[in-house]
Parts: sequence; structure tokens; C-alpha cells
Amino acid sequence: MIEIQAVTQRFGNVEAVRKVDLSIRKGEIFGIIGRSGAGKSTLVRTLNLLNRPTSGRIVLDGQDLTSLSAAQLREARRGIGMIFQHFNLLSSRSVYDNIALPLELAGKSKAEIAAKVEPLLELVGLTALRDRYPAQISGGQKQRVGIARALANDPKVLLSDEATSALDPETTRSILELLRKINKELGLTIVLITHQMEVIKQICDRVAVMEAGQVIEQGEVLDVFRQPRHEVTRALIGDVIAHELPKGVLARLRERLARADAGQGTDHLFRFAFTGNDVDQPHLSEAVRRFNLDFNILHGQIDEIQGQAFGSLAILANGTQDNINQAMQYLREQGVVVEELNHVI
Ligand SMILES: Nc1ncnc2c1ncn2[C@@H]1O[C@H](COP(=O)(O)OP(=O)(O)OP(=O)(O)O)[C@@H](O)[C@H]1O
Repeated sequence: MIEIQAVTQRFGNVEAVRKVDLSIRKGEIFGIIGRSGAGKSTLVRTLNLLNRPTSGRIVLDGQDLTSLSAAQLREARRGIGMIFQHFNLLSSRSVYDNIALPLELAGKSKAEIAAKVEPLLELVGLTALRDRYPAQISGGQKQRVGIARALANDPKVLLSDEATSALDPETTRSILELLRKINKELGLTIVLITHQMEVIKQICDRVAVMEAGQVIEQGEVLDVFRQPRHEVTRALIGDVIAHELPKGVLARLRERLARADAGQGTDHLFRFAFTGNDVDQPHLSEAVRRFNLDFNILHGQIDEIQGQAFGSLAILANGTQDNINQAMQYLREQGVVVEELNHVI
């Protein structure tokens, strides 16, 4: 439904996006993740031509946006809604009037506007707050206004640029649930950019990882979590674990790993990933027994990603290098995905 074809975006001599090809399917939630400066915002802004790519094409539902006249482009842009990290609401307008704004700009009558805005208020759970002003509502509520406003013109695609980055984890979850609900109920395609794997894990179907302006890895979210191929992806997944470890534990862990790195210890940090039936097998205790290791479990989690159970364990393993290697080989043979995280966390 959206084809990004060989898109390059240059600013002076900075190549913010380099020859990116991506294909986004109708009805999916597609995540684009990367570190700060990777080029995510620039890329997502080319999708509605807020940035006009230096070269390449953006094809939306068969229409090449880069070839449109200014008037045609204005029309095509109505099919693309966008939400932002800092909400971009007008402070002098009420919740209702913020949502009504795109409809006013499109020349709709008062009655048409009411017929559209009332159900949107309902959808995002803000009917009771319709007359409040942005300064009188919370961050999560502001983003709900942003979402309703983005939906006012019945877009085919919703672009989300770090829409939950300014929100606390609880509010983030509720906004992501709302996006999921809109995706399901309206069949709306969502392209979401974030620097947090948590966000990708929670709602995306597929993900592309960006680094230095390029897409370095992409796939189904579950596959990427099970078996990240690129160092940057591993680090972004490692962040999820680091984020959930208590600060003191993380600091001590980093010290131990630094000592091991300097040749003064035998600690290794691993992440094991399991799916489906692997979860009930005693592979870990068998590996510990057979290869005479100590395992210290630091973090464990079972999630549902795309409807499938996905378990991940962070383990500090201690033993001789030979035994560690053999144990990891054994675990891999049992279908466990094993990754060493020493340099990642
Ligand atoms: N208008 C601009 N003029 C010059 N350079 C720019 C412009 N916009 C972005 N860049 C540069 O392009 C690169 C990619 O920036 P971009 O904002 O797309 O990254 P990002 O992955 O979205 O990061 P962040 O999450 O920090 O916004 C950066 O090096 C940035 O400095």
C-alpha cells in the first residue's frame, strides 16, 4: 500500500536517509526503530512529502506522490494523518475545536463537523472533556486529541512520530492500546517510528531497523526479537532488559562484565529466547548440570508478541570458556536462541 522506493534525503552534505526501500502493507502496524539521528523522522516525513525526497519515489495506493502537482498533493495528504511527540495542539482551541480544525480547513459545514467529531471524541474516550483546553488536560489526553484530529479526514494511513516518547509507561501503554484498537476497528494502516523496542513489541506487526540513514534489518516482530541479526538491533533489544533491571543490579553487572572483559573474571551475559513448546522443557538445568556452570537469572519475561508466547531470560553464566561454549551449542541444538550480550548492555 505504501512503497518507499530508493528514497534518499540529503540536507546540504548530510545524507539523512540513504536509498531506503520499504514496502508497507495495507492494515498493518509497521514500526521503524533506530537510535537518535538514524534518520527515522526524516524518512517518515518523506511519506507525506513534508520532506520532499532528494531522489526516489513514494507510492501510496498506486499513486506516485513525488509526481503530483501542489493541488493534487494537498488532496493526497488528506489521506495521511500524522501524530507527533509534542502533540502540536492549538492552545487557544478546545478539545472539540482542535479535532474539528482539519474539517474546517476542508470546508465542511458545522453539521458535518459535528457528525464527525462526536464519534471521534467517543472513540478516543474524551467526550466528557470536549470543552477543556489543552492546558487543562494530561499528556495522554492531549495525544488522544492528536489521534482524533489525525483521523478527522478518514485517512488511509496514520503516521506516528515518537507519539509516546513524552509519556510515562502506563500512559504509553494506553495510547498504544488505542492505536491497536483503531488499527483493528478501522483497518487503518499505521507507520510508527520510535526509539523504544518496548513500543515495537507491544503493537507492531513488522519492523524495520534504521542506522545511519539506512534500513539494516527488517521482518516480522517476533522473528526480529527471536533472532536479531544486526548488532544495533541486539542493542535495542538489550535496552529492554537494561531498562527493567534495577539500577544497582545493572551497575554491578556492568562492573563484572568489564572485569571479565579485562581478563579478570569468567562472567558472560546471555539472553535466551524461547517460543511455543520450548518454554516447558528443562534445557537450562540440563545445560548447567552437563557443563558444570553457574547460572544466575537476572531477568525473565514471557510476553505475547503477535499472539505467540515469547519468553526471554537474561542470565549471567559463569564457568570455563570451553564449558560455556559447549553449553551454548547444546542449548542452540535444543532450539533455544542464544545471544551473548556482554557488549550490548
Ligand atoms: N532539516 C535538516 N537539516 C539538516 N540536517 C538535518 C535536518 N533534519 C535532519 N537532519 C539530520 O539528519 C539526520 C537524521 O535525523 P532524523 O531526525 O531523521 O533522525 P531520527 O532517527 O529521527 O532521530 P531523533 O529520534 O533524534 O529525531 C541527523 O544527522 C540530523 O542532524
